[in-house]
Parts: sequence; C-alpha cells; structure tokens
Amino acid sequence: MNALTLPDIAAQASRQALPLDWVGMCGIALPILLDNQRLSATADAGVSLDDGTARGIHMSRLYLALEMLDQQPLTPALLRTVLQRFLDSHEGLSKNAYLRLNADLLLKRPALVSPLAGWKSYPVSIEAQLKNQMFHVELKIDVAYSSTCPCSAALARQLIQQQFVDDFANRSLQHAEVLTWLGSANGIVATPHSQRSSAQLHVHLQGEKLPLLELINTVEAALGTAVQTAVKRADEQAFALANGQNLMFCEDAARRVNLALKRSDAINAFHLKVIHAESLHAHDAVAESRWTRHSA
Ligand SMILES: Nc1nc2c(ncn2[C@@H]2O[C@H](COP(=O)(O)OP(=O)(O)OP(=O)(O)O)[C@@H](O)[C@H]2O)c(=O)[nH]1
Repeated sequence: MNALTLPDIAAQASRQALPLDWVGMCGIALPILLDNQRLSATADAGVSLDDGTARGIHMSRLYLALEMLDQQPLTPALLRTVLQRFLDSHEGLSKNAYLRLNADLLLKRPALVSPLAGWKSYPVSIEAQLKNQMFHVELKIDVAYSSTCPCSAALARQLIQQQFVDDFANRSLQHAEVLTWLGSANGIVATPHSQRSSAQLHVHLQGEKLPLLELINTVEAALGTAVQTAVKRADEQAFALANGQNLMFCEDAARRVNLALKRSDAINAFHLKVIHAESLHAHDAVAESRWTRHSA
C-alpha cells in the first residue's frame, strides 16, 4: 500500500477550535543511562497544542525523539535537545514541550560494621520543560530513613528510672548487681517507638548536572539513620546506637534536610516533605519546607 493513501486524522481541522495545555503519551518504556547505570524507566512526553484548529499532535514524532535517551548519558543538555526536537517536529502547532522520566536508581550501600553491602532502590523522577523558550529541570527523589521519637525516648527513660527506684530503693548499690540489672528486661522496661520514614525531595536544578547521587548522600548524611541493606547482628547493634543518638521529630528531620539542601550549588529551589509513618498512631507525622535561592 502506498503511504500517501493512508488517512491522516491528526492533520484534519478540529471541530472545536480550542488550544490544549498538554498532549502526548504517558508510561512509555525506555532504558536510560543515569549515573553510569542503565535503568528501566518510563517516560511521559508531551507538547502544548497551541493551534486550537489542529485536530491532533503527531505522537510518533515525540516517541521517536526519545530514541536519543537510550544512547547517551542523561544530562540537562540532552533533555533540552529532546524537548527542542519535540518543538521542531511540531512547528506551528506547539510552543511548549514537556518530558518526565520515572525510574528506580539502584545504589550499593555498605553495612554499618560488617564487611557486607546490599542494594537500595531510590525512586526518582526527572521533569524537564521548555516553556516560553525557558528551559528548566526538576528532580523528585524519595529517601527512606529511620526516626526514633525523642518524646517517646524521654518517657521511656523516665519509666526505666522509676523501675530502678523500685528495684534498688533503700539498698546499697553494688556495681555487679547494677550491671546485671542493666542487662535484664527491667533495665529497659520501656522502649521508644521508631518508624520507617521517608524524605520526599522536589528540587529545581541549576547548572549542567543531574546530581542524584550527591543529593541522596547529602540527605542521608543529614538524617543520620538511613535504612540499611545487608544487616548482621553487629550492624543491627550499631543501628540501634545510631538511632539512640539521633532522636528526631519530623520537624527536626525537615530542618536538617532544609539546611543540607541549601548548601548545594546545584539547587535553585526545593520543596521537601518528610513523612514519619508513626508506629504510635495509624496516621503519619509530616513536615514540609520550601526554599528559593534569591540571587544577589
Ligand atoms: N494525535 C493523536 N494520535 C493518536 C492518538 N491515539 C493514537 N494515535 C496515533 O498515533 C499515530 C502516530 O501519529 P503521527 O505521529 O501523526 O503519525 P504519522 O502521521 O504517520 O507521522 P507523521 O508523518 O510524522 O505525521 C497515529 O496512527 C495516530 O492514530 C491520539 O489520541 N491523538
């Protein structure tokens, strides 16, 4: 069959002359090269349809422009090139172009004490747009960590003191006896609650890098008790100590991450949300913080 005989509905005039903000495809399977890894990603690719009289955009042209992404390491410059190709292939139809890539970054993380390591997955989303000829990139990353409630720790300590008074009242203290008591269930009659928590980062970037690893490391260092991978008992004990030295409310976590992100040159603005999935409640404790760099 001759290609010229194929009907082209997209080229027809629209019955309702109305521009659209975003038209494209969501969930396109795509391998991307990120931080020296080939990742299985999904892409949402779209353009604005500014010519309200045109029936449709040309989906295949967006789809084919994505081919560049499976051949070259992902950078802001490459994202911009892809978006420009979206617009070049829709001349007269579209002014704005959008691309969102979703993937799980896998990082090998060492154990705290033992010579072991394991893989940890970080959901990331990279959103780029070329809008009114302005290009910008945003990153979304989720970082899992552990948080122990400082209030619960103080309440537990009070109960342990009370137990000590009950067990040792009006007695002369013997070092060995106290040591044995400390190692018994009475020596830790109450434990503070801790929870798996999540820092959700939404970062507006500046510069020519996609600093995923740098951001994840910065946030994990600021929070202090990242979720672990391979764990032997020695690692679990080190983790218990780290948590005991790192008590935090969700407000503390949000402030720490805020201060750490502000120090990064790669960031122009951010919105962060920390979620402590409480074991005390069936609901979560949540704190959010926003910041924008004001250039001098
Ligand atoms: N615009 C549009 N296209 C759709 C939609 N759903 C499926 N498609 C199909 O996407 C396919 C690719 O469209 P085009 O990019 O215009 O394909 P083409 O006309 O062969 O390619 P060009 O010659 O480059 O325009 C067509 O077969 C459309 O039918 C939709 O909701 N909107």
